[in-house]
Amino acid sequence: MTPKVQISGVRMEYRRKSDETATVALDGVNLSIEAGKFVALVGPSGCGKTTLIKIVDGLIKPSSGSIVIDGKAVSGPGPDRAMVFQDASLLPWRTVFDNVIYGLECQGRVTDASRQRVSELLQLVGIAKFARHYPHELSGGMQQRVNIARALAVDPEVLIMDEPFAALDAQTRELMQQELLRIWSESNKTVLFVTHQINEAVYLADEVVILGSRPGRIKRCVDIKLDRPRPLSIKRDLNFLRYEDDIWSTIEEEASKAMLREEVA
Ligand SMILES: Nc1ncnc2c1ncn2[C@@H]1O[C@H](COP(=O)(O)OP(=O)(O)OP(=O)(O)O)[C@@H](O)[C@H]1O
Repeated sequence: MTPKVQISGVRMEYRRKSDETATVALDGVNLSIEAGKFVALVGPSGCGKTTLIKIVDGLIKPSSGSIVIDGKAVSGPGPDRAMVFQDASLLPWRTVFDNVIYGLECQGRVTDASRQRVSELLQLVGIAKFARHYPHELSGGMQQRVNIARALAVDPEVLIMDEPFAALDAQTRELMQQELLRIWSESNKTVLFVTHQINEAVYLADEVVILGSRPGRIKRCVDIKLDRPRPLSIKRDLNFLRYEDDIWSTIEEEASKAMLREEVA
């Protein structure tokens, strides 16, 4: 089967003009993601997670290698992808509805049908009652729901999420994880999700991809064979905890290697 997303030989070198030094953030990254899969990306701080998803989104170009989506090479951002960042970054002067429809406005795609679709999305993310509210009238969790609806409104094939729940309190974060799985199962998108929390990665994903320390390379891919739908109580199951421990030991090893390198340097 042709993968939805094919990442091949990606290398990313950040060059500083001031002193001519370079940081190799990623090197030799290869990954195939099947359509409809939920893939979580984890790894020690600075291993290149954000760099990799920005490359997939087309926000930055890799120094070498390629991203192919549905057989087409990525050369910049496109309507087949949408990104959700940690901060909701909603437009404060627009209502919830107007924030969600904004991407479609930018693409000149506002029609009666798309307005209807935005209303349905607000239902899907559980925020329909607040359609006429402004962002400052919403809690952090509600703002992030709007942000997810905004990303889904352009009907992307691939949803890319960079620590979308990191700024939320623990309880809201767990509820949002559960909501995201519900939305994902109803919308059938391919998801690439960056997180620092192993627990979050195991709970959400079909596959957890562990990036090793700088330069970031894929260290391991772990298939999460837990039944769906997944209630939050699954986080206390022995199998869940085994996945968490296993992934943590790989990340710990990678993080220690990175610290040693920094001490020697
Ligand atoms: N614009 C940039 N210019 C120069 N170096 C950069 C730039 N962006 C990232 N880097 C470097 O590339 C490496 C990878 O950064 P990146 O933000 O992708 O890692 P990360 O795994 O997402 O980190 P974290 O988990 O801490 O968010 C780091 O060493 C970082 O300092």
